Amino acid sequence: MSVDLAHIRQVMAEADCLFNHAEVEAAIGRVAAAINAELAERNPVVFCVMNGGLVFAGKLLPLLDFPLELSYLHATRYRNETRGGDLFWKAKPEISFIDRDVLIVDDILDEGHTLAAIVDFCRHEGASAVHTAVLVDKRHQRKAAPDLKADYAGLSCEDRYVFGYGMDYKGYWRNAAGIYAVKGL
Ligand SMILES: O=P(O)(O)OC[C@H]1O[C@H](OP(=O)(O)OP(=O)(O)O)[C@H](O)[C@@H]1O
Ligand SMILES: Nc1nc2[nH]cnc2c(=O)[nH]1
Repeated sequence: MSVDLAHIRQVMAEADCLFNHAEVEAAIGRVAAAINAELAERNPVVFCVMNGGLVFAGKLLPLLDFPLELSYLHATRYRNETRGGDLFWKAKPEISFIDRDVLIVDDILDEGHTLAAIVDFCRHEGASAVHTAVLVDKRHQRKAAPDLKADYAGLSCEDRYVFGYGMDYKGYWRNAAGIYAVKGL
């Protein structure tokens, strides 16, 4: 499917900036401070959830000041669309995390099906504890479970389709240096 770049540019031109660069960086700093305070002695395996978690993980990790191992996993249910479907595993973790603390790092907790499935998977595969960090938690009543929360959430955003800082609009604008909401979505 060919992409209409003029449309992609127009989406950015018309988007509402929910959090600017400085606000997102400050939020990442707060998340890092909380993780440093709580996980410094846990020797965790940190899993970046690709693709969306890439920018958050890349900004967060240098702010963590304790020993950890880094790996990635890739589970997706949006696949460049703005509505989620079934969870599809593109890459399961390769590094062993049996009897280890795991820290899952992702961009957004929306309905939470993705994070819940990843947490279940890590527990089932033998992690001793699973911690979760997201850059953004979206406010609405459609969570996969009513009490579904990340242990660490940088920002809370309104119920709109957002992009930037790793989050895409139709595969684009993961590079945007702020968090934006698509006009009309
Ligand atoms: O809380 P949920 O409603 O489950 O949605 C959150 C997930 O959706 C996005 O991933 P996506 O499937 O778009 O893949 P991507 O990371 O490659 O963009 C995002 O990165 C989260 O992993
Ligand atoms: N880019 C992006 N991905 C998502 N995955 C779940 N919700 C969202 C969202 O609002 N934006």
